[in-house]
Amino acid sequence: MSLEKVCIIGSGNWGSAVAKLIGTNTQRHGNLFESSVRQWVFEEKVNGENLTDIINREHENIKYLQGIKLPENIVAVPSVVDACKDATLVVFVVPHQFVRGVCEQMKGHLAPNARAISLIKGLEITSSGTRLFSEEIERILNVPCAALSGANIADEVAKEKFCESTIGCPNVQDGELFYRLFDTDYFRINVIQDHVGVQLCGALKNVVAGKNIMTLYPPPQTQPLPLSLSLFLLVGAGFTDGLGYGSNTKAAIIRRGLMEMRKFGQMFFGDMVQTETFFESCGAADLITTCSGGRNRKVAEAFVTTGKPIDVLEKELLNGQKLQGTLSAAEVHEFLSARNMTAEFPLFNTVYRIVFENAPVECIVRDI
Ligand SMILES: NC(=O)C1=CN([C@@H]2O[C@H](COP(=O)(O)OP(=O)(O)OC[C@H]3O[C@@H](n4cnc5c(N)ncnc54)[C@H](O)[C@@H]3O)[C@@H](O)[C@H]2O)C=CC1
Ligand SMILES: O=C(CO)COP(=O)(O)O
Repeated sequence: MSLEKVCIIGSGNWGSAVAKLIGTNTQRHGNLFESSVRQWVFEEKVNGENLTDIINREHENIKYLQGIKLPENIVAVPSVVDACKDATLVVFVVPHQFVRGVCEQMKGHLAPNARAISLIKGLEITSSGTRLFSEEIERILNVPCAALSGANIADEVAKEKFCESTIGCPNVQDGELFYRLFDTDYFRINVIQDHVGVQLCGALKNVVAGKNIMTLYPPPQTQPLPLSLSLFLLVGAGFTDGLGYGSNTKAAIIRRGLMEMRKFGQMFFGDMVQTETFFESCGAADLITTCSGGRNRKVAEAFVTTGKPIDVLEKELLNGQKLQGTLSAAEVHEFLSARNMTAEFPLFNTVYRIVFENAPVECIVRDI
């Protein structure tokens, strides 16, 4: 049996934490995987030097995951084509707004039997409906694509603090292989077959995209409007933190948010999503951790306490990391209002009004 050749597409905060897991496991399971793992790094200068050169010399991504050593079998590669050439297992972990452009460059370069897994938290909403990133990857690259999502704040995973995660993979054999690629004693994987539910959960707690994001990263004209739903809940939790409310209030936001997530799944995905999936790490657990410690929550809290715009705070607080949310509140609102459904999602709607219509932040508890 030939060994699987793994490549990682992405090298941000989560991409780097995941590189540590994968680098360790490809060495641990030498009967399954080639040890050397290529990681595509979006090249940039850090202290006047190429980030890829720093990673390959220091074995540390000093910009996106400072202080964590990466296994030496992780090789940073600045060209996405070189990184993915002949790969048989491809791990996608880029901010959602870059997926399409990156996939287009990878076309024709993977091994014929390649399989992919998406760690991206986001969702596209097109004029004709919703699309998962696994579907987008399958559509462009013609490879089957599973999904991994969970209560996984990258810095904590990188420091080896115990957590769980969920892999959704319809093919049982591939699910077993991905389990071997990610599972460790501090990062415990549960594999289920509902890859739709796994991605929907990750997307719905982390809202992104739409017109503003499209202005920053315009897609080719023929491509659908990317519009992922997720950050609302985190923004809501960040607002209540900014107001100085307590744990009870946040729990109420989380509960209401979970209800709206389930409702969205039922309305737009129907039987494709299993209710049990919301009780996996990718569901309620991810909602809880991100509403406690995520970047979106942090920026939303600062939005209340400083009064500064979200995009300014993203630059000031995140050092190049991307919020998978904020700006799309308007487009999510647009999507729901086009269907006369905003009243059915009161939490989503209230967050929109606070961010874009200057409604008082207190509405987050008064109007839901
Ligand atoms: N950070 C976290 O704790 C977690 C993140 N995720 C998800 O993982 C995905 C990736 O996020 P992170 O690794 O955290 O990224 P990040 O937000 O930390 O970093 C941004 C990344 O985008 C790259 N980039 C900047 N401009 C680019 C361009 N024009 N084209 C391509 N890449 C560009 C940067 O080089 C950097 O690698 C997201 O969907 C996120 O929701 C999932 C679980 C945990
Ligand atoms: O998805 C995450 C944890 O599971 C990270 O969320 P943030 O992007 O808000 O940091």
